[in-house]
Amino acid sequence: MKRLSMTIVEYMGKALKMDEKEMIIFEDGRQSIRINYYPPCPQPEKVIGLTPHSDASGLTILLQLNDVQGLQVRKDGMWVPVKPLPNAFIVNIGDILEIVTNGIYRSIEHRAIVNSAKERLSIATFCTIRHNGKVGPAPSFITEETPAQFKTIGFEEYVRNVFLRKLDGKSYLDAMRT
Ligand SMILES: O=C(O)CCC(=O)C(=O)O
Ligand SMILES: [Fe+2]
Repeated sequence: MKRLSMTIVEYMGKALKMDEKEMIIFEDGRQSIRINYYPPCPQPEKVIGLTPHSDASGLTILLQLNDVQGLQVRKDGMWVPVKPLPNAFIVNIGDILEIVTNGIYRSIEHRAIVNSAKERLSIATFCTIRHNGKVGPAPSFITEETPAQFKTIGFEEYVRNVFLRKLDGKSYLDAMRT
């Protein structure tokens, strides 16, 4: 997973002509995992599986374990279902990538709903940066026309703040704005 996420991030950085030295923060990045279990609910419209949020990670690699749909992404203000494909990962952009690229790659807001008859399982791998790195816009993306949109803080402080907050849309990213 680490190698896969690093490869994807490298290509994304190259596409933006990001300075290679600035990519070092992603090498040996911290990883965490969340296993989500959504039991069936006879009245699914009355509950929510996972409230709307963007991931605090750099990249999230998500595996939907069984063929039950539940993940939705917010596109142009609408919730769009993401169909589970067998043996396929879903790769989501998280807040760290939005911050590092100074808003060029946008993190995706998403949520999970539950099914009336079937349980659902997913595994999310969150790939972040090295523990002593800084979360902030990379100098490659700061110019006179595009000043820094986000603050720069140490990764450990960034993570501490994540755990102090509720999952609430893209509110943490907004709190990081300058
Ligand atoms: O269950 C899903 O498909 C979404 C999981 C998710 O967004 C998360 O764990 O952050
Ligand atoms: Fe998520």
